[in-house]
Amino acid sequence: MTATPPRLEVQNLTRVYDGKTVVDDVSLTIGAGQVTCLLGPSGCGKSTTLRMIAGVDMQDRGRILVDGALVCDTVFRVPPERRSIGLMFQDFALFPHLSVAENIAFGLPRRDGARMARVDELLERVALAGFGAKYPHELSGGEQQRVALARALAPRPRILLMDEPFSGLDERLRDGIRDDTLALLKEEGTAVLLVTHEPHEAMRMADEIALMRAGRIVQQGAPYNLYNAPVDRAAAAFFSDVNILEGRVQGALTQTPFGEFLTPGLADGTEVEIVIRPQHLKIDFDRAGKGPLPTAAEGTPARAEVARARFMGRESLVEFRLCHDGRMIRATVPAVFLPRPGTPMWLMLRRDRCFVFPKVA
Ligand SMILES: Nc1ncnc2c1ncn2[C@@H]1O[C@H](COP(=O)(O)OP(=O)(O)OP(=O)(O)O)[C@@H](O)[C@H]1O
Repeated sequence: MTATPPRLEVQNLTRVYDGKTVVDDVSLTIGAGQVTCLLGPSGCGKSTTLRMIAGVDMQDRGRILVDGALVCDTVFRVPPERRSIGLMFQDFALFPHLSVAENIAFGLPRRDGARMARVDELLERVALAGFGAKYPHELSGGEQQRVALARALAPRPRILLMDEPFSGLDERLRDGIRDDTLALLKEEGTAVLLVTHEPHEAMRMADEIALMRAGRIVQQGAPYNLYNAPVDRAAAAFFSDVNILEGRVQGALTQTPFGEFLTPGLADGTEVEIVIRPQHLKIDFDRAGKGPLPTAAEGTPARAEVARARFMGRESLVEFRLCHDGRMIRATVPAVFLPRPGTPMWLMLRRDRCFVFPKVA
Protein backbone atom coordinates (compact mmCIF):
# COMPACT_ATOMS: atom_id res chain seq x y z
CA MET A 1 0.00 0.00 0.00
CA THR A 2 1.38 3.45 -0.86
CA ALA A 3 0.81 6.48 1.35
CA THR A 4 -1.24 9.36 -0.08
CA PRO A 5 1.18 12.07 -1.26
CA PRO A 6 0.80 15.54 0.23
CA ARG A 7 -1.42 17.92 -1.66
CA LEU A 8 1.45 20.38 -2.11
CA GLU A 9 5.10 19.51 -1.85
CA VAL A 10 7.85 22.05 -2.34
CA GLN A 11 11.39 20.72 -2.49
CA ASN A 12 14.52 22.86 -2.10
CA LEU A 13 13.06 25.92 -3.80
CA THR A 14 15.69 28.57 -4.47
CA ARG A 15 15.44 31.94 -6.22
CA VAL A 16 18.27 34.33 -6.97
CA TYR A 17 17.69 37.94 -8.04
CA ASP A 18 20.67 40.00 -9.21
CA GLY A 19 23.12 37.62 -7.52
CA LYS A 20 21.22 37.69 -4.20
CA THR A 21 19.54 34.51 -2.95
CA VAL A 22 16.11 35.70 -1.78
CA VAL A 23 14.57 32.23 -1.36
CA ASP A 24 17.10 29.71 -0.11
CA ASP A 25 16.41 25.96 -0.18
CA VAL A 26 12.79 26.14 1.01
CA SER A 27 11.01 22.82 1.47
CA LEU A 28 7.52 22.22 2.84
CA THR A 29 4.52 19.95 2.49
CA ILE A 30 0.83 20.69 3.01
CA GLY A 31 -1.93 18.09 3.27
CA ALA A 32 -5.53 18.45 2.04
CA GLY A 33 -7.55 20.62 4.43
CA GLN A 34 -4.42 21.90 6.14
CA VAL A 35 -3.49 25.56 6.58
CA THR A 36 0.20 26.42 6.67
CA CYS A 37 1.32 29.98 7.33
CA LEU A 38 4.54 31.28 5.89
CA LEU A 39 5.46 33.80 8.55
CA GLY A 40 8.34 36.25 8.53
CA PRO A 41 9.41 39.88 8.41
CA SER A 42 9.07 42.06 5.33
CA GLY A 43 11.48 41.12 2.56
CA CYS A 44 12.32 37.61 3.82
CA GLY A 45 11.10 35.96 0.60
CA LYS A 46 7.52 34.90 1.43
CA SER A 47 5.82 36.38 -1.63
CA THR A 48 8.56 35.17 -3.95
CA THR A 49 7.98 31.62 -2.64
CA LEU A 50 4.25 32.00 -3.28
CA ARG A 51 4.81 33.36 -6.79
CA MET A 52 6.96 30.37 -7.73
CA ILE A 53 4.32 27.93 -6.49
CA ALA A 54 1.65 29.86 -8.41
CA GLY A 55 3.81 29.62 -11.52
CA VAL A 56 4.19 33.36 -12.16
CA ASP A 57 7.88 33.26 -11.23
CA MET A 58 10.38 30.50 -11.98
CA GLN A 59 12.75 29.01 -9.42
CA ASP A 60 16.49 28.64 -10.05
CA ARG A 61 16.51 25.33 -8.20
CA GLY A 62 13.98 22.95 -6.67
CA ARG A 63 10.72 21.20 -7.53
CA ILE A 64 7.01 21.67 -6.92
CA LEU A 65 4.60 18.73 -6.81
CA VAL A 66 0.80 18.67 -6.50
CA ASP A 67 -0.73 15.40 -5.28
CA GLY A 68 2.58 13.71 -6.02
CA ALA A 69 2.73 14.87 -9.67
CA LEU A 70 5.52 17.16 -10.82
CA VAL A 71 4.23 20.63 -11.65
CA CYS A 72 7.50 22.45 -12.08
CA ASP A 73 11.22 21.97 -11.90
CA THR A 74 13.90 23.93 -13.71
CA VAL A 75 13.10 22.24 -17.05
CA PHE A 76 9.46 21.15 -16.95
CA ARG A 77 6.68 23.64 -16.20
CA VAL A 78 2.89 23.32 -16.05
CA PRO A 79 1.40 26.78 -16.84
CA PRO A 80 -0.24 28.62 -13.89
CA GLU A 81 -3.82 28.13 -15.11
CA ARG A 82 -3.42 24.33 -15.25
CA ARG A 83 -2.03 23.88 -11.72
CA SER A 84 -5.39 23.81 -9.84
CA ILE A 85 -3.97 26.50 -7.59
CA GLY A 86 -6.15 29.44 -6.51
CA LEU A 87 -4.76 32.83 -5.59
CA MET A 88 -5.95 35.51 -3.23
CA PHE A 89 -4.07 38.73 -2.68
CA GLN A 90 -4.14 41.59 -0.22
CA ASP A 91 -5.89 44.00 -2.60
CA PHE A 92 -8.54 41.33 -3.53
CA ALA A 93 -8.15 42.39 -7.21
CA LEU A 94 -11.88 42.14 -7.98
CA PHE A 95 -12.91 43.12 -11.50
CA PRO A 96 -14.64 46.51 -11.06
CA HIS A 97 -16.76 46.21 -14.22
CA LEU A 98 -18.15 42.78 -13.27
CA SER A 99 -20.94 42.13 -10.76
CA VAL A 100 -20.29 40.14 -7.60
CA ALA A 101 -21.82 37.01 -9.21
CA GLU A 102 -19.76 37.49 -12.40
CA ASN A 103 -16.61 37.96 -10.34
CA ILE A 104 -17.23 34.69 -8.49
CA ALA A 105 -18.11 32.84 -11.73
CA PHE A 106 -15.03 34.17 -13.53
CA GLY A 107 -12.86 31.05 -13.16
CA LEU A 108 -15.67 28.56 -13.92
CA PRO A 109 -16.06 27.12 -17.43
CA ARG A 110 -18.82 28.94 -19.37
CA ARG A 111 -20.36 25.64 -20.48
CA ASP A 112 -20.64 24.41 -16.89
CA GLY A 113 -24.40 24.03 -16.26
CA ALA A 114 -23.87 24.12 -12.51
CA ARG A 115 -21.98 27.43 -12.77
CA MET A 116 -24.63 29.68 -11.25
CA ALA A 117 -25.57 27.05 -8.65
CA ARG A 118 -21.95 27.11 -7.45
CA VAL A 119 -22.01 30.93 -7.36
CA ASP A 120 -25.21 30.91 -5.29
CA GLU A 121 -23.81 28.27 -2.96
CA LEU A 122 -20.68 30.34 -2.34
CA LEU A 123 -22.62 33.59 -1.91
CA GLU A 124 -24.62 31.80 0.78
CA ARG A 125 -21.48 30.38 2.41
CA VAL A 126 -19.80 33.79 2.66
CA ALA A 127 -23.05 35.34 3.99
CA LEU A 128 -23.61 37.47 0.85
CA ALA A 129 -26.81 35.88 -0.47
CA GLY A 130 -28.66 38.60 -2.41
CA PHE A 131 -25.46 40.53 -3.23
CA GLY A 132 -24.89 38.85 -6.63
CA ALA A 133 -26.04 41.81 -8.75
CA LYS A 134 -24.05 44.43 -6.85
CA TYR A 135 -20.69 45.79 -8.04
CA PRO A 136 -17.44 45.75 -6.03
CA HIS A 137 -17.47 49.52 -5.36
CA GLU A 138 -20.83 49.12 -3.59
CA LEU A 139 -19.31 46.74 -1.00
CA SER A 140 -17.40 47.30 2.24
CA GLY A 141 -13.81 46.04 2.57
CA GLY A 142 -14.95 42.98 4.52
CA GLU A 143 -17.59 42.15 1.90
CA GLN A 144 -15.05 42.53 -0.91
CA GLN A 145 -12.74 40.15 0.95
CA ARG A 146 -15.54 37.56 1.09
CA VAL A 147 -16.21 37.94 -2.65
CA ALA A 148 -12.49 37.48 -3.35
CA LEU A 149 -12.49 34.35 -1.21
CA ALA A 150 -15.59 32.97 -2.96
CA ARG A 151 -14.02 33.71 -6.36
CA ALA A 152 -10.78 31.95 -5.40
CA LEU A 153 -12.65 28.88 -4.13
CA ALA A 154 -15.28 28.66 -6.91
CA PRO A 155 -13.31 26.32 -9.24
CA ARG A 156 -12.52 24.07 -6.23
CA PRO A 157 -8.74 24.53 -6.42
CA ARG A 158 -6.69 21.82 -4.78
CA ILE A 159 -4.46 24.50 -3.27
CA LEU A 160 -5.15 28.10 -2.30
CA LEU A 161 -2.30 30.59 -1.98
CA MET A 162 -3.15 33.66 0.10
CA ASP A 163 -0.82 36.67 0.32
CA GLU A 164 -1.63 38.89 3.35
CA PRO A 165 -5.37 38.43 2.64
CA PHE A 166 -6.55 40.36 5.72
CA SER A 167 -4.11 43.25 5.86
CA GLY A 168 -6.38 45.74 4.08
CA LEU A 169 -9.18 45.25 6.60
CA ASP A 170 -10.19 47.21 9.65
CA GLU A 171 -8.32 45.80 12.66
CA ARG A 172 -11.52 45.36 14.69
CA LEU A 173 -13.12 43.19 11.99
CA ARG A 174 -10.10 41.07 11.24
CA ASP A 175 -10.40 38.33 13.84
CA GLY A 176 -14.02 37.62 12.94
CA ILE A 177 -13.21 37.54 9.22
CA ARG A 178 -10.21 35.27 9.86
CA ASP A 179 -12.39 32.81 11.77
CA ASP A 180 -15.11 32.78 9.09
CA THR A 181 -12.48 32.35 6.35
CA LEU A 182 -10.85 29.48 8.21
CA ALA A 183 -14.21 27.73 8.69
CA LEU A 184 -14.93 27.92 4.95
CA LEU A 185 -11.44 26.74 3.98
CA LYS A 186 -11.81 23.74 6.27
CA GLU A 187 -15.25 22.92 4.83
CA GLU A 188 -13.84 23.03 1.30
CA GLY A 189 -10.86 20.86 2.27
CA THR A 190 -8.44 23.05 0.32
CA ALA A 191 -4.73 22.97 1.19
CA VAL A 192 -3.80 26.56 2.05
CA LEU A 193 -0.48 28.38 2.10
CA LEU A 194 -1.01 31.77 3.69
CA VAL A 195 1.67 34.45 3.77
CA THR A 196 1.71 36.86 6.68
CA HIS A 197 4.12 38.93 8.73
CA GLU A 198 1.78 38.93 11.76
CA PRO A 199 2.41 36.23 14.39
CA HIS A 200 -1.08 36.71 15.83
CA GLU A 201 -2.62 35.97 12.44
CA ALA A 202 -0.43 32.91 11.92
CA MET A 203 -1.30 31.51 15.33
CA ARG A 204 -5.02 32.10 14.76
CA MET A 205 -5.11 30.52 11.29
CA ALA A 206 -2.37 27.92 11.02
CA ASP A 207 -2.22 24.21 11.59
CA GLU A 208 1.48 24.67 10.91
CA ILE A 209 3.71 27.71 10.81
CA ALA A 210 6.85 27.91 8.68
CA LEU A 211 8.94 30.71 10.16
CA MET A 212 11.06 32.36 7.48
CA ARG A 213 14.10 34.59 7.84
CA ALA A 214 16.42 35.87 5.11
CA GLY A 215 15.08 33.42 2.53
CA ARG A 216 15.25 30.30 4.72
CA ILE A 217 12.71 28.43 6.82
CA VAL A 218 14.28 28.50 10.27
CA GLN A 219 11.56 26.56 12.11
CA GLN A 220 8.43 24.70 11.13
CA GLY A 221 5.69 23.15 13.26
CA ALA A 222 2.45 23.66 15.17
CA PRO A 223 1.95 27.18 16.57
CA TYR A 224 2.19 25.78 20.13
CA ASN A 225 5.63 24.32 19.43
CA LEU A 226 7.02 27.46 17.79
CA TYR A 227 5.83 29.62 20.66
CA ASN A 228 6.95 27.29 23.43
CA ALA A 229 10.11 25.83 21.94
CA PRO A 230 11.66 28.50 19.69
CA VAL A 231 14.89 27.52 17.91
CA ASP A 232 16.71 30.74 18.76
CA ARG A 233 16.37 34.14 20.37
CA ALA A 234 15.04 35.78 17.20
CA ALA A 235 12.35 33.09 16.83
CA ALA A 236 11.26 33.71 20.44
CA ALA A 237 11.26 37.46 19.90
CA PHE A 238 9.19 37.20 16.73
CA PHE A 239 6.16 36.01 18.71
CA SER A 240 6.31 38.40 21.67
CA ASP A 241 8.32 40.96 23.51
CA VAL A 242 11.22 39.32 25.40
CA ASN A 243 13.72 40.16 28.13
CA ILE A 244 17.31 39.01 27.68
CA LEU A 245 19.74 38.19 30.51
CA GLU A 246 23.30 37.74 29.33
CA GLY A 247 25.91 35.66 31.09
CA ARG A 248 28.84 33.29 30.74
CA VAL A 249 28.72 29.55 31.46
CA GLN A 250 30.92 28.20 34.24
CA GLY A 251 30.56 24.58 35.28
CA ALA A 252 27.14 24.19 33.58
CA LEU A 253 25.83 27.24 35.49
CA THR A 254 25.39 30.90 34.57
CA GLN A 255 25.25 33.69 37.14
CA THR A 256 22.33 36.09 36.81
CA PRO A 257 20.69 38.71 39.06
CA PHE A 258 18.18 35.91 39.75
CA GLY A 259 20.81 33.54 41.09
CA GLU A 260 22.60 30.67 39.38
CA PHE A 261 20.93 29.34 36.29
CA LEU A 262 21.37 25.80 34.97
CA THR A 263 22.85 26.02 31.46
CA PRO A 264 23.94 22.44 30.77
CA GLY A 265 25.56 21.12 27.61
CA LEU A 266 27.56 24.29 26.95
CA ALA A 267 31.32 24.62 27.32
CA ASP A 268 32.80 26.82 30.04
CA GLY A 269 33.17 30.38 28.82
CA THR A 270 30.26 30.19 26.34
CA GLU A 271 28.30 33.42 26.33
CA VAL A 272 24.60 32.73 26.69
CA GLU A 273 21.34 34.60 26.49
CA ILE A 274 18.52 33.65 28.82
CA VAL A 275 15.25 34.72 27.22
CA ILE A 276 12.09 35.34 29.23
CA ARG A 277 8.73 36.68 28.10
CA PRO A 278 7.22 39.55 30.16
CA GLN A 279 4.26 37.42 31.22
CA HIS A 280 6.55 34.83 32.78
CA LEU A 281 7.94 37.07 35.50
CA LYS A 282 6.42 36.92 38.95
CA ILE A 283 6.18 40.03 41.06
CA ASP A 284 6.04 40.29 44.83
CA PHE A 285 5.83 43.15 47.32
CA ASP A 286 8.74 44.54 49.24
CA ARG A 287 8.48 44.02 52.99
CA ALA A 288 10.92 46.48 54.58
CA GLY A 289 13.68 45.51 52.16
CA LYS A 290 12.86 41.81 52.28
CA GLY A 291 11.32 39.70 49.53
CA PRO A 292 10.06 36.14 49.12
CA LEU A 293 12.31 33.17 49.82
CA PRO A 294 14.14 31.48 46.91
CA THR A 295 12.46 28.42 45.40
CA ALA A 296 13.66 25.75 43.00
CA ALA A 297 11.08 26.77 40.36
CA GLU A 298 11.70 30.50 40.53
CA GLY A 299 15.25 30.81 41.79
CA THR A 300 16.41 33.81 43.79
CA PRO A 301 14.19 36.89 43.74
CA ALA A 302 15.83 40.09 42.51
CA ARG A 303 14.97 43.47 43.99
CA ALA A 304 13.82 46.11 41.51
CA GLU A 305 12.18 49.50 41.34
CA VAL A 306 9.28 50.41 39.10
CA ALA A 307 10.60 52.74 36.37
CA ARG A 308 7.37 53.05 34.41
CA ALA A 309 3.94 51.42 34.36
CA ARG A 310 1.50 51.61 31.47
CA PHE A 311 -2.13 50.60 31.55
CA MET A 312 -2.85 48.45 28.48
CA GLY A 313 -6.48 47.44 29.02
CA ARG A 314 -6.42 43.76 29.94
CA GLU A 315 -2.93 44.01 31.44
CA SER A 316 -0.34 46.50 32.64
CA LEU A 317 3.15 46.68 31.22
CA VAL A 318 5.58 47.46 34.02
CA GLU A 319 9.22 48.36 33.41
CA PHE A 320 11.55 47.63 36.30
CA ARG A 321 15.12 48.71 37.00
CA LEU A 322 17.02 45.93 38.76
CA CYS A 323 18.81 47.16 41.91
CA HIS A 324 21.61 44.63 41.25
CA ASP A 325 22.98 46.24 38.07
CA GLY A 326 20.48 48.83 36.84
CA ARG A 327 19.32 46.78 33.84
CA MET A 328 15.72 47.14 32.72
CA ILE A 329 13.21 44.27 32.75
CA ARG A 330 9.64 44.35 31.42
CA ALA A 331 6.81 42.42 33.01
CA THR A 332 3.13 42.18 32.17
CA VAL A 333 0.69 41.84 35.03
CA PRO A 334 -3.12 41.95 35.37
CA ALA A 335 -4.34 45.49 34.76
CA VAL A 336 -5.76 45.87 38.27
CA PHE A 337 -2.12 46.35 39.25
CA LEU A 338 -0.56 49.67 38.18
CA PRO A 339 2.29 50.50 40.57
CA ARG A 340 3.73 54.00 40.89
CA PRO A 341 7.26 54.74 39.60
CA GLY A 342 9.82 54.30 42.36
CA THR A 343 7.91 51.49 44.13
CA PRO A 344 10.36 48.79 45.32
CA MET A 345 9.34 45.24 44.41
CA TRP A 346 10.81 41.76 43.93
CA LEU A 347 10.94 39.88 40.64
CA MET A 348 11.22 36.17 40.02
CA LEU A 349 11.57 34.22 36.79
CA ARG A 350 9.41 31.24 35.99
CA ARG A 351 12.43 29.14 35.16
CA ASP A 352 10.45 26.49 33.27
CA ARG A 353 9.44 29.21 30.80
CA CYS A 354 12.94 30.60 30.16
CA PHE A 355 14.90 29.70 27.01
CA VAL A 356 18.69 29.48 26.99
CA PHE A 357 20.61 30.06 23.76
CA PRO A 358 24.30 30.52 23.02
CA LYS A 359 24.84 34.17 22.14
CA VAL A 360 25.01 34.85 18.41
CA ALA A 361 27.72 37.30 17.36
N1 LIG B 1 11.35 40.79 -9.30
C1 LIG B 1 12.31 41.05 -8.41
N2 LIG B 1 13.53 41.48 -8.80
C2 LIG B 1 14.51 41.72 -7.91
N3 LIG B 1 14.37 41.55 -6.57
C3 LIG B 1 13.18 41.12 -6.12
C4 LIG B 1 12.09 40.86 -7.01
N4 LIG B 1 11.03 40.43 -6.26
C5 LIG B 1 11.44 40.45 -4.98
N5 LIG B 1 12.72 40.86 -4.89
C6 LIG B 1 13.51 40.98 -3.65
O1 LIG B 1 13.46 39.72 -3.00
C7 LIG B 1 13.39 39.87 -1.60
C8 LIG B 1 12.19 39.12 -1.07
O2 LIG B 1 10.99 39.75 -1.52
P1 LIG B 1 9.54 39.18 -1.18
O3 LIG B 1 8.53 40.08 -1.79
O4 LIG B 1 9.47 37.75 -1.54
O5 LIG B 1 9.51 39.31 0.41
P2 LIG B 1 8.30 39.21 1.42
O6 LIG B 1 8.79 38.40 2.57
O7 LIG B 1 7.08 38.73 0.73
O8 LIG B 1 8.13 40.72 1.86
P3 LIG B 1 6.79 41.58 2.13
O9 LIG B 1 6.17 40.98 3.35
O10 LIG B 1 7.31 42.97 2.33
O11 LIG B 1 5.95 41.44 0.89
C9 LIG B 1 13.34 41.37 -1.32
O12 LIG B 1 14.64 41.80 -0.99
C10 LIG B 1 12.90 41.95 -2.65
O13 LIG B 1 13.40 43.26 -2.82
